[in-house]
Amino acid sequence: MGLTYASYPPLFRPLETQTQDTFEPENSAKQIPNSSDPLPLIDLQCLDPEKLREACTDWGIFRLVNHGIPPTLLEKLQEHTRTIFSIPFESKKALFKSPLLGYFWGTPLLTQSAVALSRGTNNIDWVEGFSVPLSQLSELQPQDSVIASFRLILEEYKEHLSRLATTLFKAMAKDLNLDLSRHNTYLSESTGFLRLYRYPQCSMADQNWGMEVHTDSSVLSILLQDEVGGLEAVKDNKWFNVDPIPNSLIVNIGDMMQAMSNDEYKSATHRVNLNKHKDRISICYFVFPADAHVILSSKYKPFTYNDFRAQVQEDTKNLGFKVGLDRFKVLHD
Ligand SMILES: O=C(O)CCC(=O)C(=O)O
Ligand SMILES: [Fe+2]
Repeated sequence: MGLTYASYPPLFRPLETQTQDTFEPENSAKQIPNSSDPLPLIDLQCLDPEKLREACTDWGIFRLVNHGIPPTLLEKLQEHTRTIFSIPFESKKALFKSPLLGYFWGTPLLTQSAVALSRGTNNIDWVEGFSVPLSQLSELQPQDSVIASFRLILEEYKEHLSRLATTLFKAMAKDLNLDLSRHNTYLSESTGFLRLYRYPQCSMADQNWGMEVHTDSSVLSILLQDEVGGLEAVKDNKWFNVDPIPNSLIVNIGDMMQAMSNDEYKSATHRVNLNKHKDRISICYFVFPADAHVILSSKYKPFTYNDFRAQVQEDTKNLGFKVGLDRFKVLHD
């Protein structure tokens, strides 16, 4: 086998008895969408409020172009991310022990816990990743030169992400008549964090998910994906592929934004499919309301993001999945 799998978490390495060509499940439970990508396109340089509104209300997910991030920075970021993931598994675990750069594999919500893994290999998310809280980047004093240069790239990327999230949020808040003087509490840049993912190639791609169906808990999520593809989203109860297009970003409306908009905007339902022959890299930014910000909505009881997160953690522990906004819904009779 020409490829070395030493950098994969052991669970994701191919079984000795199984070669990539012989395993073909007869009945694939998965319905893979094959539609071409119909995603709305939002041009940040000439932001059209009507188009943005339609993208947020009808889709909850859109493609962002003319975002002002230099293509060279996006390339460097992806290249470094690939380099970091290619470090042998044991060294990678050792290198990223710091709580600032939490390394995980399997279901991200449950991190490395045995609970996630004991569900069996068919049920875990086929992904490894790092979480990077962006407000603490400067505290990271890496001894390792790979991480030192990575930090510099992240510092630069972070500035762009703050700009994009703020610009988009202000346009959305205007559309929704939210009090713009409070926009820093609706969306607090200091809460922003990155998840860097690698979805290892998977010979049983038909039976596993890179990430199972979910909505993001954020206000907004901004995704950079490589050329492999695999992200899928729902519109009108139908799945479609979110095709990789160089130099574009994908923006998701998250649960917090849906609540703030009284359900006018949709938190996008999405998932990640796997590739049999290629690893996939994605770099996802999530941003939340300020800790003390109480979300007041006609559809939900007042709650803070901390209340929401605690409920998600409890449900995930007890039920094995996130219930999400339904937990906070005002029930009308
Ligand atoms: O990897 C991706 O493209 C999406 C990841 C994702 O949906 C998430 O982290 O919430
Ligand atoms: Fe997501």
